[in-house]
Amino acid sequence: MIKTPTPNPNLHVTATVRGYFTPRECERIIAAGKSQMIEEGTIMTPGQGSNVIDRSKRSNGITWFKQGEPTTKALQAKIGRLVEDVNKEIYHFDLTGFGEALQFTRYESVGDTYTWHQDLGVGASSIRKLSVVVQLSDPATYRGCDLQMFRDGEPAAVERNQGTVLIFPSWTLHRVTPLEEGVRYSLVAWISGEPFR
Ligand SMILES: O=C(O)CCC(=O)C(=O)O
Ligand SMILES: [Fe+2]
Repeated sequence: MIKTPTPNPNLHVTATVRGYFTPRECERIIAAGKSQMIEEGTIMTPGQGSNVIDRSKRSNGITWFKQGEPTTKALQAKIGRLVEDVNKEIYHFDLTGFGEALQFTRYESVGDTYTWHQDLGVGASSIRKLSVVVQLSDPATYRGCDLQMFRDGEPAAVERNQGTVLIFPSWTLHRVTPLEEGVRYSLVAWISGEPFR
């Protein structure tokens, strides 16, 4: 039997939802993140899958809103509703939900950055299907630190407004350019599913 697959024209799309979180909600999330111990972000070494600190590739601070905690549950409920709608309309991925904790991210020293990478990888990151970034900071409070997607061979910057949510397939190459001034915070979530096949 021959079955013809249905093409999906949206697999390169970064969905942008402006003002999904209010400035007040963003400031609350920032306060919650700042009240926790913030550690150095790590990267996976190719082939090994172990986490190492390499400040030339990733220089930022992170803390986790752990699975099962009230703050996490509330954020996951709100983000989950949005992702469900966006997935239905745009990606049509088979998703199982939030497979991991939420990452609170801080870029606070000049030069803090996260160079080109994919969120989809080996091991635990092989079940990531959609990546979600919430712009927590008022763009007037920092310079640089632009979240960019690799599109048609070029970096394409995304919306910086406070409370904007960006959703993209976790295979998408993206980066955060070096911080020039101020502090930028982001919230990152990954929506999991059975690995792509
Ligand atoms: O801070 C951001 O906007 C994105 C961070 C990121 O790409 C990641 O943690 O994987
Ligand atoms: Fe990322």
